[in-house]
Amino acid sequence: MLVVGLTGGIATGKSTVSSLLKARGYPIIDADVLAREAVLPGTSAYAAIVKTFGKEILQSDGYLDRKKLGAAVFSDEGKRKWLNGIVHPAVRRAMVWGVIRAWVRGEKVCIVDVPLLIETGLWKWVGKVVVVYTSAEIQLQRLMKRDGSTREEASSRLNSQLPIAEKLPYADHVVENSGTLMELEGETQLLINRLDRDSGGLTWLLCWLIPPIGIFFGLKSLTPRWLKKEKGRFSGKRRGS
Ligand SMILES: CC(C)(COP(=O)(O)OP(=O)(O)OC[C@H]1O[C@@H](n2cnc3c(N)ncnc32)[C@H](O)[C@@H]1O)[C@@H](O)C(=O)NCCC(=O)NCCS
Ligand SMILES: Nc1ncnc2c1ncn2[C@@H]1O[C@H](COP(=O)(O)OP(=O)(O)OP(=O)(O)O)[C@@H](O)[C@H]1O
Repeated sequence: MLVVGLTGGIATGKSTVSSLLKARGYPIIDADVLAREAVLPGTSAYAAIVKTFGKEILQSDGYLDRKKLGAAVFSDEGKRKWLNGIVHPAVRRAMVWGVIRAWVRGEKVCIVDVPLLIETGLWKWVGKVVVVYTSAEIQLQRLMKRDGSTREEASSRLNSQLPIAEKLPYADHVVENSGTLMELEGETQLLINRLDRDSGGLTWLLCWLIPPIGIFFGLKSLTPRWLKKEKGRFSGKRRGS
């Protein structure tokens, strides 16, 4: 099974692309959804967050006030890193189980939609990296429009990620999304054609039926990534800001 890491920057269009892929039958594992499940009431992450931020971080129904938590962590790198340390291990575990389930079902391709694929180093663990790209200015405009946020709020979220242009060197495939939604559909079709080619004829069936062959091909495709040097360290701040 080919595991494809779908990434990009905030509001570059990952969810739009993953919805188009889902409509074409591809299984999608969405890290944002897993991150929301990881902090539901009753989880250890929820308890840790309430302990650190106090009950003021809760809505009246007991769920986390995500807007408040977002405002706190996207304006403070230390708090954001702390939250990442609490939530990311749970997301990674859930993602691994999701991939295993897709493999057991005999899927040929499994898409993992992870906004922070490059920043967290998870790009080294997927067969192909797909970056959904748009210019930083369009990204900011779409983010402000979607979330109804000010330029300052949108910039603080954007600045907590590696600049989108710096994600491009990691990409095996780029989905350009600076045009219309119709053009994005065309780009997604091109991606599907490439993924069909990448997932390699009947090899996947052999890999599925005979797991040692699957492990061999898995290691063969991942080893070059493990040996690859990081393309510049991410400091958590947009360069030049
Ligand atoms: C801070 C929180 C509560 C804000 O929630 P909110 O509903 O407003 O945003 P949502 O979760 O839908 O995320 C929207 C987008 O923000 C960006 N984003 C989210 N968390 C982070 C982060 N820690 N660092 C950088 N960008 C982030 C991603 O592009 C994501 O797609 C939430 O984002 C969170 O718990 N973040 C930590 C977990 C995380 O890193 N999630 C990203 C996927 S693993
Ligand atoms: N080509 C496009 N033209 C106009 N609007 C678009 C286009 N592509 C996406 N959008 C809009 O831009 C916003 C961001 O897109 P989307 O939610 O898919 O991004 P995302 O990368 O998944 O964001 P996040 O990182 O927050 O999950 C949405 O409101 C979406 O409808």
